[in-house]
Amino acid sequence: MTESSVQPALWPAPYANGAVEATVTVPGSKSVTNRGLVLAALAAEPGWLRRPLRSRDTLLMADALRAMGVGIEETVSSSSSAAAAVPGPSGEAWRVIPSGLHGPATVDVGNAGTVMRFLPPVATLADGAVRFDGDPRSYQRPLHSVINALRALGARIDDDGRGSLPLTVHGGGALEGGAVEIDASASSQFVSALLLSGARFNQGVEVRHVGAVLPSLPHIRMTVDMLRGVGAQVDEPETGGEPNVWRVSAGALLGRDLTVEPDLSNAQPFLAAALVTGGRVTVPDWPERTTQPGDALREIFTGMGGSCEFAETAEGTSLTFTGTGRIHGVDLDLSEVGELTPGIAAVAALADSPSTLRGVAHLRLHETDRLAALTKEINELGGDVTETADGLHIRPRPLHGGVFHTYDDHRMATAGSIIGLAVAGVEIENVGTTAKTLPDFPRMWTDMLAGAGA
Ligand SMILES: O=C(O)C1=C[C@@H](OP(=O)(O)O)[C@@H](O)[C@H](O)C1
Ligand SMILES: C=C(OP(=O)(O)O)C(=O)O
Repeated sequence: MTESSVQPALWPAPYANGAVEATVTVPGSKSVTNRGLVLAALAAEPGWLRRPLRSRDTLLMADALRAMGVGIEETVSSSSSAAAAVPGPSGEAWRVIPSGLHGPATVDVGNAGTVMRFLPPVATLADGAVRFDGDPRSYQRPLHSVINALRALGARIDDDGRGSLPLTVHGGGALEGGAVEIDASASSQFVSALLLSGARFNQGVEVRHVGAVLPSLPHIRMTVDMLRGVGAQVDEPETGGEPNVWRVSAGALLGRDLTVEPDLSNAQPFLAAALVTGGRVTVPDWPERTTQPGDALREIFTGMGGSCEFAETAEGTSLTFTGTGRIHGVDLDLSEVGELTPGIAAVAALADSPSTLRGVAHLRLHETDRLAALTKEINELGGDVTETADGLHIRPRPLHGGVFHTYDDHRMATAGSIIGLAVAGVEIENVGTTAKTLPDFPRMWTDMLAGAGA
């Protein structure tokens, strides 16, 4: 994949003079890649990850596991001769070779929720100290539930009493594990973190969520699905288990050959482009069955004025989304699909009626306070957005150009770019921040627009 090129501090978001008509190949899912890496690292035998996402968040995950002794070899196979050495579909493939986990090690989490939450449980299995540090924003993102849970399960963690990064996990080579209560209302990643490593704890793990709300349930389903895919035994609420309780039995994990699905949340800006310009965008390889929250876009964007259909091709199933250029406001509870909020808010700001987005108070703890950031940036372009206790009211107004600040948040950058399609003169501050999950975004966006008179 092409690495991100150096981008100007202010990137002029391309304005679309016509309907977008494009096929956009979307790189692999961040959430699947980082779960796949953790599970492969904890397995009892080597495994493959094919078409992984190569972005800041996933490279940080790979580097962190390498620092603890895991072998991760990056290879590229073509459909021709090299395929023999790297069997499976062509493209990039990572060979993961587990080993005993070692400290001392240092882990840079950047601002990746998956790295800062999923790896402290892994580090309890290392035979020494693992120091975690990251971007300034990572110090503010909640981690206390994971720290407290690991302590209750037998871990020694030094966090200077702050309940957040930076911290050191003093791995003892094994963790007792067992039953633990946590409040995961701030992030579903707390539950996923404990489950992903749970099979390697002596007694497995039982996680009971005791908080008022639980966001991003599809991401917990993804964790359960992927654990089962590597042979773990998991009991959970959706298949007859007790509500809010997940259990992973102790046992060895299999090394598997996993092909990573395209990142459907990263497909969002491209589908939005079809909606906003009255155009048509096709995303190849859209999975027919998936736990990714981005799959909800088919319904959400259809409700906002477009339509979509699947087509079978020789390469697999593709999704084509078609817009009419008319966009309707919506009233949606986005608690299950919070990471889609910035893109939906951007489209809603261009709609023909007001929108209410609810159930996403936890977005205040994401890469930035997304509710405050969206409100401020859309209003500075002439919009009328107000924050509620758990979301946004968006009353569309004619917008004008200006700088769209991104607060080191990849989804703010893509949200501003969506608005820029319909509003001349929008400039995105630090579009390079999209490297967190989609390093090639500026080129992909420009290519998509090439035929639409951008
Ligand atoms: O487990 C995961 O891969 C994720 C879970 C969600 O986190 P929250 O539950 O903190 O929203 C989501 O927003 C994030 O982008 C990825
Ligand atoms: C919330 C997000 O990321 P993270 O994995 O850092 O929590 C996101 O990608 O929208």
